[in-house]
Amino acid sequence: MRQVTLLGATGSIGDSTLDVLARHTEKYQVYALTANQASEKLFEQCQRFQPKVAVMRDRDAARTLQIALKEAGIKTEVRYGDAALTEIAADPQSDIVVAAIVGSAGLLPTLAAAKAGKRILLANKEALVMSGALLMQTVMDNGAELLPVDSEHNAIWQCLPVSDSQQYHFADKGVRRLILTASGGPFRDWSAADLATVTPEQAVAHPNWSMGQKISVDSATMMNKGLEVVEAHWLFGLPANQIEVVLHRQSIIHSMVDYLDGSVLAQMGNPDMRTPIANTLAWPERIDSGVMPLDLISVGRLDFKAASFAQFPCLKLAYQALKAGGTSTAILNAANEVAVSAFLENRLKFIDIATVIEQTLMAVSSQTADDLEVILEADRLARQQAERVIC
Ligand SMILES: NC(=O)C1=CN([C@@H]2O[C@H](COP(=O)(O)OP(=O)(O)OC[C@H]3O[C@@H](n4cnc5c(N)ncnc54)[C@H](OP(=O)(O)O)[C@@H]3O)[C@@H](O)[C@H]2O)C=CC1
Ligand SMILES: CC(=O)[C@@H](O)[C@H](O)COP(=O)(O)O
Ligand SMILES: [Mn+2]
Repeated sequence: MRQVTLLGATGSIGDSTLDVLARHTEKYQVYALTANQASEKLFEQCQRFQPKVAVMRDRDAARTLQIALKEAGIKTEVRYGDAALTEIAADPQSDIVVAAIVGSAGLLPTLAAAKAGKRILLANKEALVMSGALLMQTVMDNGAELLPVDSEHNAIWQCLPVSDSQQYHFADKGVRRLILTASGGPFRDWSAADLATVTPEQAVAHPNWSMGQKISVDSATMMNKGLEVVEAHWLFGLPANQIEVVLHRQSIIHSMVDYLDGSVLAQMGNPDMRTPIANTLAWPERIDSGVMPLDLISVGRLDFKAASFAQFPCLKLAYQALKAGGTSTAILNAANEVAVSAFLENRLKFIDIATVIEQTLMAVSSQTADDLEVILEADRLARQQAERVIC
């Protein structure tokens, strides 16, 4: 029985992961569940999955959860705080850690899981964007496995000649380029004039995927694809000029690998995160995910279109940051997180998200990024600067 710790259990990836785990109770046991402050939802999950430990980042939420569990006679031990999140990620009693906290808050727990040599199912792309070199080195030094849950990276991983789960360099494996598909988000057909009045509600309404708020806004600006270009660089060891993005509105092809001999391998499926979650959970085996078989006849057609930097300036900024190297991508990530929060709180216009990120990148200087303290300082300075730009 493999013991699973699910970081970010109350989110969209958390829900999908628990759905897959519930289908395979003979193989997997939930060891720990974590959340930020959604105590009610975590309580329901504890009731159903009876984990040994539940961790809430928020102290009051942890107290509420503890009382509810006691009243219900559930023996789950409750812990709280950032240190407890990092500790549970490294707990020797778990084998698999699902990294599904959103944003930079996922970095330290993911690094801790890597240090502890876990199988990490990585959804938290921001951890790699902030600290790609450090995280990959930590994974390799400690015999951890970093398996991509992000649908594009999981697709690429399935199309690469992977013979063990600790391969992260494909530059010399006959690969010409990686082709990441992008839906283009809810505004892919909107005019520049219409974008000026976009509301948070419109921005989080993704046409193909049901996801958390932050990643949904990232999809709408296509910063999500930009973060994914950086993520692909670190996961697969290819430079920016061998990682391309193509618009594919149906989200049926999740990404492709173009080989030197002209073969292009694609992974397809219904847009449902239970597929990559089941794939990484069971790798190298295959298990049922609950996802319906793909009905190509009803899909009917697959469209492709070039992704324009003019239409999606955030994508351009991400490529620039990757090429600049060092802490540039940590600065990009922090500025994006601040700008997206401000947009969701109606403090910033949708079209100004890219401007905030660009101005932050210009103002905060990039440093060599092989040290955690340097990365965290870049993150702090970038947040400060981005808030200044917004005010
Ligand atoms: N959703 C998807 O389909 C996909 C998501 N991803 C990536 O997976 C990650 C999670 O995304 P998603 O599930 O959509 O996000 P959600 O917003 O739905 O869920 C986020 C989870 O993280 C927890 N959380 C938030 N802030 C903190 C914090 N400061 N400390 C600890 N826990 C925190 C939340 O707890 P609480 O509920 O208490 O706030 C919740 O459990 C992101 O990095 C995203 O980019 C990648 C590919 C697809
Ligand atoms: C499901 C997933 O992996 C998301 O990252 C998804 O890719 C978002 O879709 P787009 O960013 O292509 O709109
Ligand atoms: Mn993705």
